Amino acid sequence: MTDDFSRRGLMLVLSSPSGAGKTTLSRMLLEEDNEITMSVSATTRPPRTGETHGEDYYFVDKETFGLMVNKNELLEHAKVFDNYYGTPRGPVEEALVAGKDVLFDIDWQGTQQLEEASADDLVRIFILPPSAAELESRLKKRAQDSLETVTKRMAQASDEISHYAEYDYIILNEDIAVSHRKIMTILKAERLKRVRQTALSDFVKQLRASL
Ligand SMILES: Nc1ncnc2c1ncn2[C@@H]1O[C@H](COP(=O)(O)OP(=O)(O)OP(=O)(O)O)[C@@H](O)[C@H]1O
Ligand SMILES: Nc1nc2c(ncn2[C@@H]2O[C@H](COP(=O)(O)O)[C@@H](O)[C@H]2O)c(=O)[nH]1
Repeated sequence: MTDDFSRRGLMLVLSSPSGAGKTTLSRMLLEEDNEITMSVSATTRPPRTGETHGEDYYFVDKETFGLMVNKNELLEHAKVFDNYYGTPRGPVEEALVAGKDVLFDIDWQGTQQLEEASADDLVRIFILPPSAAELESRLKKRAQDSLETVTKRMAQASDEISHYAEYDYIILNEDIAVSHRKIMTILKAERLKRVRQTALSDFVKQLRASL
């Protein structure tokens, strides 16, 4: 027998204003932990330099995105900064049933939709930047978006942050290594929650019967 009961996978959501560090923290988490898999979203946004179709996103046109919505292929979807983004349903459902956790880099609108559909499986983390100046500096240093896009994303940051209280955990992302350790701690503790241990009640029944 192993130390752990078999369990259903959980859905770990990271949200933040653009540039606070979700993508960076997601990559660190995926590198360290092989029980969690990334949900690859579909988007109508054009790829950034270095982004790969099927790895970073499924880059699709508006018509294809609309078809995915109509066929109910998306678990959640939203318009963010003038583009459409959504989570393909199939891979998430397969992973959860197989006891694998799924990591989501999605905004507050998508998180609300996941909460409505699957609250018991959901663990929500909101990432805060240390300051407005640092957030702007990170967006500019990433050097992937035009100044106009950076300005637009900064203008939306306050709105995104206004949803922080809808999340279970808040991480102030000052030192990236410290933030990463905190997320690992949350993930490990959440995996141990009683409600996720699918084999627990049978085990306890047998244990009690043998006493
Ligand atoms: N704690 C940190 N200290 C310094 N730089 C950081 C920190 N966290 C992230 N960064 C840097 O900030 C930039 C933006 O980070 P990242 O792309 O991870 O943000 P994001 O929240 O995923 O943004 P978006 O929502 O636009 O995808 C990157 O260049 C990243 O290396
Ligand atoms: N509701 C959803 N939001 C998503 C999804 N995939 C990404 N996002 C969010 O969009 C913004 C912008 O992302 P970027 O890659 O263009 O910088 C960011 O807040 C992401 O979290 C999704 O499937 N659903």
